Amino acid sequence: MKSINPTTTTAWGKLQSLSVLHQQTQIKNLFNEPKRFDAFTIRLEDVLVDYSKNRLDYEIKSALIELAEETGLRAAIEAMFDGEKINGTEGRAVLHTALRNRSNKPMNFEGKDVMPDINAVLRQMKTFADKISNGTWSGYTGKPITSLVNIGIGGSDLGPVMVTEALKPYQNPNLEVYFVSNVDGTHIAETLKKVNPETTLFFIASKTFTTQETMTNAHTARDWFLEYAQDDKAVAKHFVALSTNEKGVTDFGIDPDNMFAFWDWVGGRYSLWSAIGLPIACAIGFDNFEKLLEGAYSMDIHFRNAPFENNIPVILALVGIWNTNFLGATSEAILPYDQYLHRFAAYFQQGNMESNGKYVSRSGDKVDYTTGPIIWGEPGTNGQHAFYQLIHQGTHLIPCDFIAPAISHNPISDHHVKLLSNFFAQTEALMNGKTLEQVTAEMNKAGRSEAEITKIAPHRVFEGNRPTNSILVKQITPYTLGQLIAMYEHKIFVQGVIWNIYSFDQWGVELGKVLANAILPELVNANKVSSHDASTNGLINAYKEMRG
Ligand SMILES: O=P(O)(O)OC[C@H]1O[C@@H](O)[C@@H](O)[C@@H](O)[C@@H]1O
Repeated sequence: MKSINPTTTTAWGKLQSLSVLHQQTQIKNLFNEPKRFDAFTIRLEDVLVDYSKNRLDYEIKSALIELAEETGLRAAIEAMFDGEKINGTEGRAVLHTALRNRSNKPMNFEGKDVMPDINAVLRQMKTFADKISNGTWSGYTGKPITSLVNIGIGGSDLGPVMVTEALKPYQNPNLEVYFVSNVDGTHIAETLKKVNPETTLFFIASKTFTTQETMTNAHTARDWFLEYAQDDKAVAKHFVALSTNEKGVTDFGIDPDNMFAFWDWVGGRYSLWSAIGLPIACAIGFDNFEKLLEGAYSMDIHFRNAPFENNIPVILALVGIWNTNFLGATSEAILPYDQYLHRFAAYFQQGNMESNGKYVSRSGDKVDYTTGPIIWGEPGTNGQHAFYQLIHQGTHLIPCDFIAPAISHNPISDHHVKLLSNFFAQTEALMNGKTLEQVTAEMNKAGRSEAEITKIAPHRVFEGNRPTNSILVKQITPYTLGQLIAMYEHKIFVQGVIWNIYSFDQWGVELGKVLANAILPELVNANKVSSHDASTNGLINAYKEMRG
């Protein structure tokens, strides 16, 4: 992929001038144009994306599209789908779209079609998931599996957790699913308390099969299991591996027959579509896992073919760039009005921040513009009673994505209309705000004194003009969830292309790992350390003193 500094494009200059020109623009006034809602929404099947409540108009939108063109987005999209090694610092292709290529048309990597290998693993996953679903995979004492424990971290954890939580209504009622990620012994200890070795299946999920946290937890799980089973051969019935590293898997003692492979062109944070999705397929059934893939595929087709002005991931990316680089936002909130999506923001925290949290451009220079924002969020309405205060009246501009399903999986009395009334009200309030005149009139009507009004009214004013996107989905199903995930994945990709950074490496997580490995041997004895800076030495020595 070419290295193009986005700030050198004509469009960037144009956008800068537009941002100055529009400093006073009020989103609510943009709605004087009656067609705005239709013009600034995009529908794909049962997904509707409304980006009309943003501080942008037609001119800004077309300048943003010019920016995408000038920074080579078209060629970059094709390069990704064509299996080019767009992950430049690791020399890897980025082909997670092949994992959900339901057309089965060839997709090539280094001149070879990857589909036969993908299909073979999918068949292996189906056979296995079916046995778990129908109870014919039995443990070492002949009982069916009832507990699934995924041991993995980062991309080998967050996707499977998020999706199994999001699709709980589809979960096999005979199965409990647990996720262990933290190297903190508490995580595995508390999980092992809940499961029975005779009926538990462990998925050791690690692309590299070398990750410290995962390997430590995996060994602890195996030791625990063998204490009961007392037979190494029993491991084959209770441990499977999801990995690209066959040697690592065999060395650990897992039979290669129980290994589900994937490839280094699948990035960890884009891997839930691969063998890493096996716990999902077991929990919700393989048919539903396939629907998840189909949903993602539909978004892939849309992303590859729709014109930029009507392309959901492209538009969301461009709106994000407008907010970040021209309006000064430094974070974005993802706010799902669906309790089942309670890990969605956490999932895209990794997706986004590990992909686009970079200050070095594709040509190796330090960028002089803002790149990936801080991503955070919690489900509505919980967030409303926690941090929305700052979104409404704080000093930061925080663009928000509001996500909601029209139909709930739990249509109990009036819960869902209440939930959705909040979903609609929040974006309206963030846009319209409330003026001093309105507040004063309200307080007058309520019979408050002049003195009170003077004192309190300013605190009750909302500036408004806070940008939001609303993403309304008919229902959260495996298919629509697949669409939503792929939508954000491609948004991240587009932003990385425009910001001229490498979105598919993650060197930033390495340094801490290396230093932890250096410190580990220093912690196992009582000797005072002096090899670090004064703070680190002081902390380590204080720890040793406390530990006694
Ligand atoms: O799947 P493994 O190899 O265990 O990696 C797990 C995670 O490790 C972290 O350091 C990051 O690099 C993540 O992208 C990755 O998902």
